[in-house]
Amino acid sequence: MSDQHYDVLVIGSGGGTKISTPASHLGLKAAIVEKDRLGGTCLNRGCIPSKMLIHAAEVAETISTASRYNLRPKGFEVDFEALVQRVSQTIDDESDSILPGYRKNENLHYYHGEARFVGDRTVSVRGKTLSADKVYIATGSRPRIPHIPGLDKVPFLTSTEALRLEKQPKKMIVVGGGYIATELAYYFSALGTDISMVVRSVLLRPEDAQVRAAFHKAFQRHAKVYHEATVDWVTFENGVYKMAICGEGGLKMELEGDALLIATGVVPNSDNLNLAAAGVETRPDGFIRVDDRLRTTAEGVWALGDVAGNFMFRHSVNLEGEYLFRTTIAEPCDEAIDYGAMPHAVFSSPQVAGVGETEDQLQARGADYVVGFRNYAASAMGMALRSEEGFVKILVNRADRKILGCHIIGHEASVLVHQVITLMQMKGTLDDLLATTFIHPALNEIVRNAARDARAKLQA
Ligand SMILES: Cc1cc2nc3c(=O)[nH]c(=O)nc-3n(C[C@H](O)[C@H](O)[C@H](O)COP(=O)(O)OP(=O)(O)OC[C@H]3O[C@@H](n4cnc5c(N)ncnc54)[C@H](O)[C@@H]3O)c2cc1C
Ligand SMILES: NC(=O)c1ccc[n+]([C@@H]2O[C@H](COP(=O)([O-])OP(=O)(O)OC[C@H]3O[C@@H](n4cnc5c(N)ncnc54)[C@H](O)[C@@H]3O)[C@@H](O)[C@H]2O)c1
Repeated sequence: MSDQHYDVLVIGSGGGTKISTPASHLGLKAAIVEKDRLGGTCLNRGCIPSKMLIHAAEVAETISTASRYNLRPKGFEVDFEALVQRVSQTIDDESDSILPGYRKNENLHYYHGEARFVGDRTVSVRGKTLSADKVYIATGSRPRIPHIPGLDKVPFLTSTEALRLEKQPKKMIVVGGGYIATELAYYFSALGTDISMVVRSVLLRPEDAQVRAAFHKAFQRHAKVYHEATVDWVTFENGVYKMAICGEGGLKMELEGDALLIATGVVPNSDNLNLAAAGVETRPDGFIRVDDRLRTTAEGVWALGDVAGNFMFRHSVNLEGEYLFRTTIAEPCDEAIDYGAMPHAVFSSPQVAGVGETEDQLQARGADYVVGFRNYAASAMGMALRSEEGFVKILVNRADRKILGCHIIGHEASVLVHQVITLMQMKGTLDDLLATTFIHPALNEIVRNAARDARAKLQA
């Protein structure tokens, strides 16, 4: 017997709220359980604080590079503590503003505490037993801590602590070469921290090879990067971290710093749920096993977002939440999820953004395609920006001229890629892109110019 029965129960207040709130607005009795601050990772320790801090880095980089535009600013001082306090306060205020909204909604009950399954579609939260007709698990993920000798004895940072660090480190060692490592290394470096990065393979490994190579070259201005490197051990004494690494070609080196950031991926928050009690199975890597309708192995239980591991973005969990709300609550139907053209962006410097397949993937599957390519510098706005590394690359299927992928590195790449996302979502062709009038001399002209290059190659 449960203490309270609901129509809908959601565990996790990140993307899970895409289900609980609209369900309550339909008049259903809904419950949301959250063990931490309301708003999940994106608001409290992810996308939002990181991008607020990175914007300060962008402003600093603009000032530092002003001489390229014949300007001579008289330098700047960083009030690091005030910056981090402002961002943290804004985030905390946003999170605190969620509960009063819930309190006004009589169909939505909020439970603060950790949910653990005690039976089919039944959880226990701080001694209360809650059951529901439909249960949605959206418990996210947390930083993965690699096995490095000595790491368990030193006070390292993950992204969670790094985003709240109020004293700027002088010299930081960053382990990892993915999204968090490249975004946060840029943030600290642009504000004056000296960065050493220990990267197991190469920076941004899943990107298109050409983008990856350009990023690697450009990123040298922010960090000393040791790629193909492994960590042998780490120590911390008198405020100094010492890390022994084995770099490319087996070269042994010792790094030093006053801060250590570990950014080596995430693990799913599936181990704190007692999933076995509900018949919910996980994959060998710990992510909850779901099918193409995000159904778990237990009847009436779905999983979405990071804990399901299909994609690990706020925009992807939003899509999943909206899909589940529609297909399981608002307009029940048997329809597989369509992720469409799932894009991504790395908010580092230079920015990187992409959608669809990379050229490496096309080559691996033997696709017949052409590459449309244009450097930023060869377009009007790129000239104004004096872009050295920026380019747009469009991959087009030769037979039907459909866009297979688009990969961009450079100023506002995350914005530029959107017109190609829309086109791919609408299953448009290169000709649709070429038939579009672009505002001159907006940065987007580079996308059009890459498309023209693809057309020329198709004609050749
Ligand atoms: C530093 C950083 C920067 C990022 N930047 C971006 C970005 O720019 N763009 C982007 O798209 N993505 C970004 N991400 C990724 C994005 O934040 C996540 O993919 C997204 O937030 C996942 O949402 P979710 O709903 O699956 O999980 P979460 O938002 O993590 O929500 C899960 C919630 O469940 C709670 N919970 C866990 N277990 C239980 C339990 N047993 N009982 C009750 N509650 C529980 C947790 O406390 C948490 O609040 C970033 C991530 C990080 C760490
Ligand atoms: N802009 C964005 O959308 C954004 C920004 C930040 C984070 N995120 C999300 O957050 C998640 C976590 O980010 P992340 O950067 O930690 O993960 P990631 O998967 O992007 O990168 C992990 C990095 O750690 C390295 N690594 C893994 N194990 C290692 C080990 N044992 N030793 C050394 N290096 C090791 C990998 O080679 C890789 O470079 C990502 O899945 C991403 O989707 C997204």
